[in-house]
Amino acid sequence: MASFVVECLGWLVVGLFSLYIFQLLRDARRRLPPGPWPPKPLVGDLLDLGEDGQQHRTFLRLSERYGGLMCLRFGIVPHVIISTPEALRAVFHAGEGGKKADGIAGLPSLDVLSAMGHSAHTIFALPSQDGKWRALRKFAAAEMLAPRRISSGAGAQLQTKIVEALHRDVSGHAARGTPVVFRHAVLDNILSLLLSVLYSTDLEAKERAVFRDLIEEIVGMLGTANVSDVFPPLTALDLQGLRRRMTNLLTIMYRHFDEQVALRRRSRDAGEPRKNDVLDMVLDKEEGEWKQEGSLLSHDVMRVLLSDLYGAGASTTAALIEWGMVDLLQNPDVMRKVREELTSVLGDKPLMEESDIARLPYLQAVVKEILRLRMVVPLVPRKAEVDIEVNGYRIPKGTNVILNAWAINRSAGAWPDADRFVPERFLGGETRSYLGQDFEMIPFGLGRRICPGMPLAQKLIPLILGTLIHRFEWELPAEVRESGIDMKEKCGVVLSLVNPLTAIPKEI
Ligand code: HEM
Repeated sequence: MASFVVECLGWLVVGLFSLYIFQLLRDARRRLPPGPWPPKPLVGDLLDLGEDGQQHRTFLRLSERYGGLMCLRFGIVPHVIISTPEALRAVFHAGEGGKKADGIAGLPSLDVLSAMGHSAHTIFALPSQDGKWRALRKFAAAEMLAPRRISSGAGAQLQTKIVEALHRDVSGHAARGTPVVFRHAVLDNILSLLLSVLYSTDLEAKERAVFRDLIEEIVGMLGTANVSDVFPPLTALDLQGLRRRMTNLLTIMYRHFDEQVALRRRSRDAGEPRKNDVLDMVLDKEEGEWKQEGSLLSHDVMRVLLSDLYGAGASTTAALIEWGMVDLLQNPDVMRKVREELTSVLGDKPLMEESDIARLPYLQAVVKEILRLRMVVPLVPRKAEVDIEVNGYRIPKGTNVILNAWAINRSAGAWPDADRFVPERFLGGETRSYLGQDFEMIPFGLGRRICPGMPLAQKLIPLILGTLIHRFEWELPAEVRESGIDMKEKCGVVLSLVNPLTAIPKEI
């Protein structure tokens, strides 16, 4: 028996060694961008990634040695990391004859997303040539999150509702003298907004807290390094149990969607008035024209899309507002200037509205600076969908690519005092924006996969910040005043503070 085990171990070592030699020979011929060489057997550069949750900083440090376009190996999987605006521009101009083209519009397949068959339908896994991905994007961008849906009629009322609800929440804390946990307050209100847009419904406060925890856990799991992704031969074993856990979480999420659909079908069958929300639109399409097109938006596809939108929309916006409040609390002069502008423009008006945003240039500059400095999706994952020749290197089709957007937005060559919070840089002549045309600032990404939630976020961020500042003064809890805000950050899919920011409001 013992000799059998020894023989098996021997074959395993020989197998792994052959794999390593094969990898070395293959990679040496591929002209991949520079990086540590030779890679360590099996682990590649995994051991050099340093402290967990700090990958964005580690990648920046490594890029100072290997360049804005470098190749790291996580386990046996090569990843090309883009860390500077120049490298990003070069990759986006690597089309035939230097033409602009997004050759990295794919997404790597993460094993956790395969739970419950999610990856077969999710916008976060489908390749950009896939008809289903195009249909989902079109539906999300042109129907669900289109400016006409979120800025006029019912959409405008919803924004008023979120401002009122947030104001009510914070007023309650002000009356009780209790601290607001910004991340939770914003997440809860955005969830309410999304639930209203999608199903014309809301959750009880207790249920909402459960939902919020669910989303935070899902987003956390998406950012957890998974052995299955870096050693694909081990995928079936699900060694960390992440796929199993994700299955449980998605089951709860899907059940919620199924209940909403069942309720709505009953009310439609009973001839009750239409609500004309996203769910009515989905059911119309399911029953009508889309079914004839091969039922692209089937029940299964829609529940994946709606779950994706909660996660993508709520956690990012909540993290961004939390970072924004950190910057404003640490820069009392900027906070004062924003409040003065709000007071002079809004006068006695109790609450801010979307139409006020255009009359608040300083608030707009503050929002741009928060978006630049606080890249809440720090490492944007992509995959090469074609072979790309760039700067004398090659990114072969199928290679995983990571845009270190956190580092790109803070590039010293593009922004003076790049690590400092200076909203004034966006007043005056600065024309670069976050809309995806400028390679120096990509808070919502760029190219074919640019964030479809950008039009909604563009309105929500100034509205929420304006509401928090116009009617309230903020004081840090005594213990935080002494020690300063704990700036420890954790880099997952979303970059957030390890310890949530809290502050005590005083109604003005
Ligand atoms: C502060 C707010 C937000 C930020 C900073 C943000 C940022 C991003 C970024 C960087 C990407 C990757 C883009 C790329 O690959 O080029 C993305 C993708 C995405 N975002 Fe957002 N986002 C925000 C809010 C939202 C909202 C409100 C929604 C929807 C309700 C949303 C839905 C999505 C979806 C569905 C994708 C995937 C698109 C695809 O792969 O085709 N996001 N977002």
